[in-house]
Amino acid sequence: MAVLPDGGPILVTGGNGQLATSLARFGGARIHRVGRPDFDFDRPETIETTFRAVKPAAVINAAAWTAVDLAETEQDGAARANTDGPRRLAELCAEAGIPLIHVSTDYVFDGDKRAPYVETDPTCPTGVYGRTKAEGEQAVLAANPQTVVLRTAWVYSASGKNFVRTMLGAGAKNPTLKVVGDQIGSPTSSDDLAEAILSILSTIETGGWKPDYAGLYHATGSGETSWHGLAVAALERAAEHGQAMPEVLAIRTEDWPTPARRPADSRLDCGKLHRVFGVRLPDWRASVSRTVDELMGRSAR
Ligand SMILES: NC(=O)C1=CN([C@@H]2O[C@H](COP(=O)(O)OP(=O)(O)OC[C@H]3O[C@@H](n4cnc5c(N)ncnc54)[C@H](OP(=O)(O)O)[C@@H]3O)[C@@H](O)[C@H]2O)C=CC1
Ligand SMILES: Cc1cn([C@H]2C[C@H](O)[C@@H](COP(=O)(O)OP(=O)(O)O[C@H]3O[C@@H](C)C(=O)[C@@H](O)[C@H]3O)O2)c(=O)[nH]c1=O
Repeated sequence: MAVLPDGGPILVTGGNGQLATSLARFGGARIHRVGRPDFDFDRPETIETTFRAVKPAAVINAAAWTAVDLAETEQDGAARANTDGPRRLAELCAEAGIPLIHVSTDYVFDGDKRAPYVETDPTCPTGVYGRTKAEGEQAVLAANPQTVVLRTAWVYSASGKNFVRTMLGAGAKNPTLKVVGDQIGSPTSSDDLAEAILSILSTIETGGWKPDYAGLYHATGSGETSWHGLAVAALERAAEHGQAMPEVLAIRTEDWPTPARRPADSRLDCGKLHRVFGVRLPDWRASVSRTVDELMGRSAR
């Protein structure tokens, strides 16, 4: 596990979310989490007030509008959280001369490449969430020269709202589940992503910022599966803890209509992250098992 060197506070936004919770779990005393209502991109004055009060040595932006379907009808709110707010945060980081680690998504791509995306591929989002996140990437990179943008995907953890927990809940109540089998990607443990971010920050702080660090990186769990594969893996692990195993039917995207179109193949090539920062996230399946063990252990107590 990466240990951060001594230093000032690391401001982590989105304080009640999955990633911020994982960062607090592994990051030690320097992690300073802020969340709504105190830090709210819908009230832009709270960005600066919080920043000046905390006087951070670095910022990790883990706040975002993550409700993919709701973003289709709440475009302004999604833009404030995913583009405008992050831009202001990056401007403050630039003024202070500190690094910003900003988190983005595989949904900046349409999924039609049919091979893992690399960082130089042009973005082509299919929905408002993906579009506002893509615009957020450009905004933070333009505003602060010391910015690392990490695109991750399919994030889950033992707390918060995520697909793995939804499947375990649904599987406990229903004998049959239907889950799309024709959308593939790379599930990412929020804990694994937090450890990767802390390792990157440790490298930056120990050796000092290098201009080559600035830019986009892909950072997902290793390996790939479909949403159906992820559901089955989580439910099979839960069954080892005594939860009834439902039948899980693989369906097609058109049989699960949603307001926002999801990418069919959003695999991300994570080679650059390894080349530049020496970081590779663990295999998705092992991390899903660990998370389900944590969840089931908790519900058994
Ligand atoms: N979850 C996923 O599957 C994926 C996430 N990502 C990205 O990873 C990052 C972290 O996501 P994750 O931890 O999973 O997300 P969560 O949804 O768990 O947490 C997001 C946090 O952002 C906060 N937030 C939402 N809107 C605002 C706003 N207007 N102002 C301030 N805070 C706000 C939420 O606050 P509150 O608790 O008050 O609602 C919440 O605490 C995000 O950038 C996301 O886009 C990328 C790929 C996949
Ligand atoms: C709940 C459920 C979903 N699905 C489908 C719908 C969708 O195509 C797919 C994923 O479901 P969700 O809507 O829960 O996941 P979604 O909100 O699309 O997840 C995304 O969140 C954002 C924040 C990201 O950045 C992405 O990387 C990705 O993790 O599974 C089923 O087929 N059966 C089900 O029972």
